[in-house]
Amino acid sequence: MLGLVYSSSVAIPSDILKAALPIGIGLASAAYLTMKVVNNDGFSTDKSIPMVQLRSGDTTHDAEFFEDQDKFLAHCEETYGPVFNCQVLGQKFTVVSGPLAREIFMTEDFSFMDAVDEVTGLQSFVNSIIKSNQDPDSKMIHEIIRDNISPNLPLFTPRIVEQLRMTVEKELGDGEGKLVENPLRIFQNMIAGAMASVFMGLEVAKNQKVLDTFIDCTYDFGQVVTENKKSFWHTFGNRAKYGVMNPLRKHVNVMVEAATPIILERRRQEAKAVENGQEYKRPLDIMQRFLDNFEKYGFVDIEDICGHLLILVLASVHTTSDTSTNLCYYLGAYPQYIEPLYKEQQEVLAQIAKERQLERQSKLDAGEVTSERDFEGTGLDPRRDSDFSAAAIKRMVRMDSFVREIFRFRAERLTLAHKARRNVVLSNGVVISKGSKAIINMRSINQDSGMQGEDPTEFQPWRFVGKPKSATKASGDYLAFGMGRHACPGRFLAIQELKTVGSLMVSKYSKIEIQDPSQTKKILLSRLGEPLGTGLIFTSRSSSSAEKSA
Ligand code: HEM
Repeated sequence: MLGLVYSSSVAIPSDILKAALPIGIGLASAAYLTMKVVNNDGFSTDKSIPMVQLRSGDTTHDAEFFEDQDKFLAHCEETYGPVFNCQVLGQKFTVVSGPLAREIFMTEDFSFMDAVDEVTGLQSFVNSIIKSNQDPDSKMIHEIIRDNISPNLPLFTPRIVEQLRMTVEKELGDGEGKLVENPLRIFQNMIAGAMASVFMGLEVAKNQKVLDTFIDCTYDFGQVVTENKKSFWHTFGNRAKYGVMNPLRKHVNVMVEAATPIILERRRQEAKAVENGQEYKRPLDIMQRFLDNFEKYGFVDIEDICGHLLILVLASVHTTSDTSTNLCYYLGAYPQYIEPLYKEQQEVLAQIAKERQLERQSKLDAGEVTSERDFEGTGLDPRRDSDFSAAAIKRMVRMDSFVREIFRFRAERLTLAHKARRNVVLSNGVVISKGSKAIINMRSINQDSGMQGEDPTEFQPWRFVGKPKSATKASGDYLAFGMGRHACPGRFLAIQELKTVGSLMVSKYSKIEIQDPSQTKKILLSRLGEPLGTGLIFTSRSSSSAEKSA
């Protein structure tokens, strides 16, 4: 969720920061992002933890770190071992590496949200848009996603696919060598539409004002949490000010305005159905689940419902649209993988069509139906044989591995700081003291050949094919979504969307190129939300086959 961005020792212009910024609530790189927040309690006080020596002339480790992050971290691990203190990203952290990292996620005494709140005052934002479930340790949002979104993914998939496909057709379309200078905006629209259809229903997903609010709220949030007011006063100011005048409120208002007539109409139809002794066909979206479980979730009113929906938006839209955009840049950087991914897709769809035909035939043979036409409008409708169904997307194992490899390859090297609520003794005997922040050394995990297999510094998209390592499987060797009790509950939806975006791209485009190839390396390692500075050029299959036949 929380997007991120980093701070460097070099000043970053505020407009770039604004564009670059984070977004959500879960994933907290915004914590580091709120650069220059001085935190005197960042290091664990355990005297056995070594402090990384400063380079001559430097006052923090930022300059050395940003010069070559992998080199810096590899050197630190070699010199100081898996746990060491350093001052990076504008803060003081105790860095935890390798297999020890999982202990940070598996111990309840570490809190990711506390680390984010410390530098952003995040909790006051959250509490000013929701009226219920304000306890920072409430698991309600997590449970809402777990109970309502993930189990219904197969049902949500057709509308997600439709929303994504519609935006691709409208915004990217067909053509040869079509330059898109800012693909992120298109992917944001695409993902906002898909999320809106899941969270608030198909009708709301057509409302551009709501889609804009889905996209813009993340920027408003990012802007506030990155105001460069150093220190304790920044957080204090945020808490005092935005607890009352939260710029996110206007987004809640847009959602309330869009939701109210729909809710009233739904209530009217439900009452009518009851009156006629019929069963009310409940719309399939999270807003309806909220209405149906109003008391269970302890909601107060429609504003409160929309506030909770906005939290889902903050957690989901930016992270997923950023990764979708990046996925296309990876296809541009590694064009040799487009055809194998397309081939896999064709094979999966052909196989599913074959199985469905067999199923139809057996029903015909058993006399359950009398003709092929009886399947129309049913789950076995032949016109749906080639759909990107949830089952089809699940079988696309190369696409799954491609997506997971992007998360591995691109991961920020230091990320997901957690604050210790008590003294915690790690299994190597080191104590992470109460109030200090442990940050995860992703390099030590993602570039470890024991965990990742051969050549871990290379991008190998089929790295996970045939292994029990799907892109949703949170574990000690794959921390893109955290792990343990707080592991991202939205990852099933996010991966489903990412795989769908990838599938749509390779089925529609035979070639995707990075406008300025000299930027490729920088883009592949870009942080969430960082402006990419160069566009993408799309060549559709229809135009390249027209070219061949001409
Ligand atoms: C590419 C997309 C995404 C990424 C990379 C991502 C990443 C993360 C990470 C790293 C965490 C912190 C886990 C921890 O504390 O151990 C998290 C938490 C969370 N994410 Fe996501 N996320 C994504 C998409 C989503 C989506 C689509 C939703 C909602 C539908 C969502 C909802 C949440 C929530 C509610 C939490 C807090 C969980 C808790 O504290 O119990 N995320 N996410």
